[in-house]
Amino acid sequence: MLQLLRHQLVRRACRSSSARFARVIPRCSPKPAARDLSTTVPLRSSAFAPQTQIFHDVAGLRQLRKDLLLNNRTVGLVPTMGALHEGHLSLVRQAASENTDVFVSVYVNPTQFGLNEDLASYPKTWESDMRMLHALDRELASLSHGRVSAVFAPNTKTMYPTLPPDSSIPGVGSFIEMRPLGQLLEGASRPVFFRGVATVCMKLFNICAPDRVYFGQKDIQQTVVIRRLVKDFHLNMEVKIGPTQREEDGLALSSRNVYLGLRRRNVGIALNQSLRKAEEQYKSGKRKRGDILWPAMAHADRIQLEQDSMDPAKRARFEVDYISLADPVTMEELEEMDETRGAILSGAIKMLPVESPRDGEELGVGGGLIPVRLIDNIVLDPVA
Ligand SMILES: Nc1ncnc2c1ncn2[C@@H]1O[C@H](COP(=O)(O)OP(=O)(O)OP(=O)(O)O)[C@@H](O)[C@H]1O
Ligand SMILES: CC(C)(CO)[C@@H](O)C(=O)[O-]
Ligand code: BAL
Repeated sequence: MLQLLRHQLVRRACRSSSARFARVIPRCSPKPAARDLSTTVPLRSSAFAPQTQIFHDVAGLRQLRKDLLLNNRTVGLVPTMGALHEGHLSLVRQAASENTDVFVSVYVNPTQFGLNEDLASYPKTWESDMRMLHALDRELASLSHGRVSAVFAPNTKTMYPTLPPDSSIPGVGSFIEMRPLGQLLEGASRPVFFRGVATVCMKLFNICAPDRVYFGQKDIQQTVVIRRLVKDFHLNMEVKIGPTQREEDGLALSSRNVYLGLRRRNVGIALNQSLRKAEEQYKSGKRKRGDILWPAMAHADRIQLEQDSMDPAKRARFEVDYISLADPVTMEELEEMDETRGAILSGAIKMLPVESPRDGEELGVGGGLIPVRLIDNIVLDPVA
């Protein structure tokens, strides 16, 4: 019904505004326009011409969104915190294959960082982010896919018009929360995290009005929270999840990996190895929590002990926060799996600061002093 209304709105709008938008892939206007009155929609005279417009404020982006809607084009939104890598780009590619236009938001959202977390040191790589998006946009042009039409990079005054944004647990401000979903697992260790994520995503969705939103499976609980947000607040958009992009040995790509340095990076793979051991149990027919999780716990314990007993100049110590077998919709822990429903295996470890750095050792951004939280997961698909 909504789709029908939307269609009618677009068709009505197209009839009355074809001249204005005729230079923008004019799907509903066969005649070339006499004049281009649009100030926001880029020319598409050459498919290879740079397309991406950068917005720091809401009004310009909203105008572009309106213009696109009136031209019957679709928008896929990829929310990010910048420091882009192949994981982000894979989501943009997916969005471009399913929409005519892709919006990428770049905003390090303060309300999802606890007061003692790494907000201040979160990597900021604006120039290289833009270079990557421009290069990807050129690649998309040659594939005749959708293009990266907009990068939305607001400041905090724009995102939180009633300042200041509060990251304390009592939290003064306007927030969205999912309970208990947002308090489990990542939420137990980062108590304001999902409140901040749900709140900023609601703002981004309201500003961008996307047809589809794209999130990575790497942050699996976040995808569950977003699905819940869209369902419970009747948001008119589809949630799409892209697969986790990994290094060759299985380490999930993550913006925070730049802090690891070689020593911690090589040990950090223990999390993925542990989860894969649990997955093997599921594949071999095990359905009880203990049977599935014990080899994962045992593997993580073994690597931890190995590291603890090594020379401080060589080791990379870590703490296991959790290894979980949870329901795919509620994220509540399972004692036994219902194989028709599937489950989510997930885990988090904290890589501790590097001890006794050696001369010339590659320690990563921050000189090995910043603790790094690594998360990963494997979806156990339902058995048909
Ligand atoms: N390896 C990956 N594969 C697929 N998607 C990813 C990957 N890493 C991040 N994403 C997705 O990109 C989007 C933006 O994530 P974000 O900017 O926080 O990057 P990040 O690498 O997850 O950073 P962080 O170090 O904070 O975890 C999220 O939907 C996230 O799930
Ligand atoms: C979804 C998000 C951009 C919200 O700030 C962030 O949590 C992230 O990058 O995954
Ligand atoms: N990738 C999720 C954002 C965060 O960890 O803060």
